[in-house]
Amino acid sequence: MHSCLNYIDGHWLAPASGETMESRNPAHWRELVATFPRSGDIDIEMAVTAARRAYRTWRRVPAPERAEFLYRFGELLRDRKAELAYLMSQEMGKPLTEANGDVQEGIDCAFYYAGEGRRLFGQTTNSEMDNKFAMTVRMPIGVCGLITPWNFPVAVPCWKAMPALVCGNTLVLKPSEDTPAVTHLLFQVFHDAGFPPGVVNLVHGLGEEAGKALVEHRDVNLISLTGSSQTGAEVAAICAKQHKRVCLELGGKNAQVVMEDADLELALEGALWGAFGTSGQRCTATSRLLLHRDIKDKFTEMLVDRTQKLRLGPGTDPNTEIGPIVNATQLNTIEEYIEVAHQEGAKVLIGGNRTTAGTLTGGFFFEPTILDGVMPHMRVAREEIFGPVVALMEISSFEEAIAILNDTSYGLSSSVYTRDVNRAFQAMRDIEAGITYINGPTIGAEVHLPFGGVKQTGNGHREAGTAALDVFTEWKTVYVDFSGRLQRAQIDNRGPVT
Ligand SMILES: NC(=O)C1=CN([C@@H]2O[C@H](COP(=O)(O)OP(=O)(O)OC[C@H]3O[C@@H](n4cnc5c(N)ncnc54)[C@H](OP(=O)(O)O)[C@@H]3O)[C@@H](O)[C@H]2O)C=CC1
Ligand SMILES: O=C(O)CCC(=O)C(=O)O
Repeated sequence: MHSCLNYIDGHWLAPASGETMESRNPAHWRELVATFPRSGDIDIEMAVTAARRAYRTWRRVPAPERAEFLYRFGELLRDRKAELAYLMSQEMGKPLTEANGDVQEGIDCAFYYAGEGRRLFGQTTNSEMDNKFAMTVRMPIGVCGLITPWNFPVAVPCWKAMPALVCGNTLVLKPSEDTPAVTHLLFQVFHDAGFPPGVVNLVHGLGEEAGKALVEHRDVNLISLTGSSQTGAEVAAICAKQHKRVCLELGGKNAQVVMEDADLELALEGALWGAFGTSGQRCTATSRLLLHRDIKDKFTEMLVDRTQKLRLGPGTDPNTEIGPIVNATQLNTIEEYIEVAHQEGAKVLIGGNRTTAGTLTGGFFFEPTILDGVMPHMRVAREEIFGPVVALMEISSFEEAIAILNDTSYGLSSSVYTRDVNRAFQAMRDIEAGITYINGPTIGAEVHLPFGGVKQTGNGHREAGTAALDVFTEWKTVYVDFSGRLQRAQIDNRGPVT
């Protein structure tokens, strides 16, 4: 059992309230994994004050030197990969292979953004005037509040923290209440990497308490949140009142299209892991499968057959393919959506129930579920379920597939399986989503490319890749006049050199 603490100004601290909460194993609910602080305004105040103080010096540390901390962090994370992955499986349920992948994303992210320490390119351009240089430089934003979910408890904090730090910001992280132990261990790695006190701070607690206090704090310059649409809307409203920069990543209703000319075996593997990997608890999960009528029956049969062979179990069991659902609330939500599907007239081809069979007793397990006869207007075709549930929809043409795929308020990930190169490029052009895969599943983002979506998936920002640098920096335009006189065009604002 782990006793988690806040990490503020380089010290491990209990919360001001003295209250703690519990984190339990979703595969064996009786098993206590950790206790963690129930923090509030006072803890957030301390963390933000420490981050503000540290910012004064951290912003002046040369970026290549800041990068050295990230390299060290990446190396230490690699050393502790197995330990972190096991704890992740235990605390939020994802199978070990996936948990290892989650930690690996954090490592990749650390090395990738460490490299940025020697780039962080600005621009130089010509001035309108003689004897004058013009350039742009990236400046840090200040104190960043990072609010993260439970489904990628190492990768997502690293996606946010690594670019924030290399750009010269300091940070306060409020992790999900479902993954405090993993986050505590992640911050031990930050501590061991030797970041100066106050540069990285961790405050555990509830979203409505510690999370809200962080968002509302006047000395926090930026909020980056990954979570639900509802939380995103609440957070954005508070930030708007304070003119605070906010970067939101809020999920999706992602579709995979399988055309009649597709390699069906390949499309099957994509659909299976896109829909049921991480028990469907990914913002990029495949929740709609748009199947061409010529292959629908055959593909459905193949999918049902493969789905019923999936091995459910605790994430920590190396034989497990599908782990538990993260918590009871999430399990209830999934169950409610199955009820909605029944009411709307969809047909459950396989799954549709909680399961406690055999070793699954005492855990939050839900059977991988395939819904057929789903129509575009149904709630199960429109709302994010965040569980192992996929809706099958029939399409008659490529144009119809794109129209249905786009008929959603979200726009994160998308996928098309076809052998027709023209259709592939058409898909790339016409799909309204931040990410499009051709002949690959809707999951599997890489850290050096932008991640995020259009419409209600976010608010126009991207994580990962060089795009994240635009979130965590402001542009400063610098003019250097070495003419030694006031040039006329400067005051006339008329441009050409006189
Ligand atoms: N885009 C994605 O990857 C994710 C999407 N989701 C979607 O959200 C649904 C619910 O999951 P859930 O974990 O409850 O998601 P939330 O949006 O509630 O949680 C995400 C993070 O925000 C925090 N939070 C919650 N409310 C506030 C608030 N008012 N102010 C500041 N921070 C807040 C949470 O804290 P706390 O830990 O206390 O809840 C958590 O750290 C899922 O079913 C799924 O649809 C969820 C996770 C990831
Ligand atoms: O699978 C992916 O592409 C990344 C998913 C992810 O980061 C998420 O669901 O939050």
